[in-house]
Amino acid sequence: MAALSSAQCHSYSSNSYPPSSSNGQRRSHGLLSFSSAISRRSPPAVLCLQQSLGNSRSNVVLMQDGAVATPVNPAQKKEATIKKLEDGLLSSSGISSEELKEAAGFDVNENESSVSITVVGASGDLAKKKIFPALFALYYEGCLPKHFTVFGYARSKMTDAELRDMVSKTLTCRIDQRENCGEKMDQFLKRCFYHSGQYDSQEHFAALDKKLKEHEGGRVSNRLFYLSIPPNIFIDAVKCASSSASAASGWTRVIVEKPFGRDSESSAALTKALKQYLTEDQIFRIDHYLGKELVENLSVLRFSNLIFEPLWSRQYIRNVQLIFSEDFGTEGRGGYFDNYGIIRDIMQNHLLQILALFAMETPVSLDAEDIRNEKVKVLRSMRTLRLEDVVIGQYKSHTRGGVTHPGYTDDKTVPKDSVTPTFAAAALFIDNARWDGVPFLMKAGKALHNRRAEIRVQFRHVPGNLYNRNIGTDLDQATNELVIRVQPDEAIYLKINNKVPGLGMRLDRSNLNLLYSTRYSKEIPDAYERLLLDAIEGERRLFIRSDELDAAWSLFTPVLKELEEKRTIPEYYPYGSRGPVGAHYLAARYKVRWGDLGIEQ
Ligand SMILES: NC(=O)C1=CN([C@@H]2O[C@H](COP(=O)(O)OP(=O)(O)OC[C@H]3O[C@@H](n4cnc5c(N)ncnc54)[C@H](OP(=O)(O)O)[C@@H]3O)[C@@H](O)[C@H]2O)C=CC1
Ligand SMILES: O=C1O[C@H](COP(=O)(O)O)[C@@H](O)[C@H](O)[C@H]1O
Repeated sequence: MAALSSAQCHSYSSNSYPPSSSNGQRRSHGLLSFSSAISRRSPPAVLCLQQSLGNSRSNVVLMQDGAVATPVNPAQKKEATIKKLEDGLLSSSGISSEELKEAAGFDVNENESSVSITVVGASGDLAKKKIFPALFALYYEGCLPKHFTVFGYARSKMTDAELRDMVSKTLTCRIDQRENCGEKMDQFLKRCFYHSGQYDSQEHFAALDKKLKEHEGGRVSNRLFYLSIPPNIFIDAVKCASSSASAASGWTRVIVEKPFGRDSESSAALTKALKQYLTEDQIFRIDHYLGKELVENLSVLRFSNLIFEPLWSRQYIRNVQLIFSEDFGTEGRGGYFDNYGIIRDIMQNHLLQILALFAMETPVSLDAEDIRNEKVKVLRSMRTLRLEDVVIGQYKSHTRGGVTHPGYTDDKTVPKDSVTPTFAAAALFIDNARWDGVPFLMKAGKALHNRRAEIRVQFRHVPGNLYNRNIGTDLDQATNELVIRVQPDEAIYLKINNKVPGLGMRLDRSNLNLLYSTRYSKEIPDAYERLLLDAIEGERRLFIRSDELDAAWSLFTPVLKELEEKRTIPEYYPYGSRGPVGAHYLAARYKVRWGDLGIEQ
């Protein structure tokens, strides 16, 4: 939802560290925090500051050709603005220059603070695959603060050199082909260290604390812990990290990975346990789908284009579809997956978060709490999911072109008689004035025919359409559909009816197409980069608040329990297929046809 394009970052924190690059390009956060900090101050100051900043909540500039750009050097621009304000206004407002700079994201003690990032579970899959590469990409882009250190923490015995070796071998990321990548990587690796310890040992975390202090060198220390460990050891690790390795002077934040429990009760218990050691503000519950470019763009699309928002309701929208598919199975993660299943793994979090962003009312501002308040409201307006509105499936072995793909239960870590769903489709409803009666259909599955995540918005028929005769009998096929393809090949396209050029009157379906790879030359950052940076900056918009989590679980918990109590047998579908036909019957019950059936560009 940050209004800024994914510009080069060269960011600095809203309250912790200085611009890390002299060119000073940065994300909009500083100014978002700036304006929110300012808006808590006296009205005249707000007015003057907002005017001098172009009355904008971000440093976005809309160019004449429609492109969005940041000012050439926002840091210098901001310095100049502050200078003007100092000259003209501060003496009368009572705001000190230091306060103003701090609110604007400048670190008043710029050489005094440091950020230590500890990846707890550094030997694991997620750390190697996502966290270290994202940290390196942030470093490469100049987004990490001047004084930063990365620590890996896990039980495995490793030296610093071994950690660096492990990290460098797995540092495959979007930066690989860029200029000076090797040099930057060497510099980055010099800032990476390792500490071996148990997750439940105060003593081992105290030893980590000692090492962190050495690296912090007496500066104000800010500490970020990323819990990349199985959920059963979250609390032990949080307890030890918070009591033995919290920052003495700066902030301490903890990123918690999903799963956040497996139902309402266990999630509430996890929240309660976390809050014994941390305040809600310190907890950053990550849902990496919120860090995806097109998910972040959803609000921009909706709230900054006049043509969409007026259509965003039951009056014009017939149904909304949230579709996730992967063309591979649970390979390697069967043990985890069997305890959760696809509804918990994808629907209750990733797809529901997208739904909430899609359907929420306009927030008061782009501040994290305003956005999260709206998301909670929409989640709480939703009808609890009923068993009859759910279809579940499980993939079975399939041989194609001489290659045999294993079934879900062929995985050695999965019980042979497992009925855990690897596919689910569900119909959800929001009982509020905007969305009354509009089906929100979700579909998520593993081992399907393709890998894709998309949002499809099917609009109503044109009443009394003059061209009905030219359209044919299938009116559904002729209605407008807006597709937001989250991945791969990020795109936004709108299906319209169009006259086929020629002397006759024949209509076809064509796309108004915004394909990111042709429109933007910049590569899209990985979701983990955005989210890590946000956590470092203390920006919470893209993290899940505990009341959001409660509301999300209460929608799914009853049906999950029922499925498990009844041991409902899933519909089996071949590996690599389009999934169970039951999904089509479910959609048909609500007069919906899945939009992803045809061959699409
Ligand atoms: N991998 C992924 O793609 C995704 C993972 N997640 C979540 O992120 C977190 C980390 O995932 P991932 O890296 O796959 O997890 P791993 O299973 O790889 O575990 C991470 C590390 O935790 C330690 N560990 C593993 N099992 C235990 C155990 N039973 N007791 C104590 N320590 C253990 C191991 O380190 P050591 O033995 O060295 O201590 C391991 O390297 C999990 O919460 C997962 O649900 C979320 C989304 C995607
Ligand atoms: O959270 C999860 O997400 C991944 C899919 O993430 P993506 O960014 O690659 O689309 C999924 O494979 C995994 O099962 C789930 O736990």
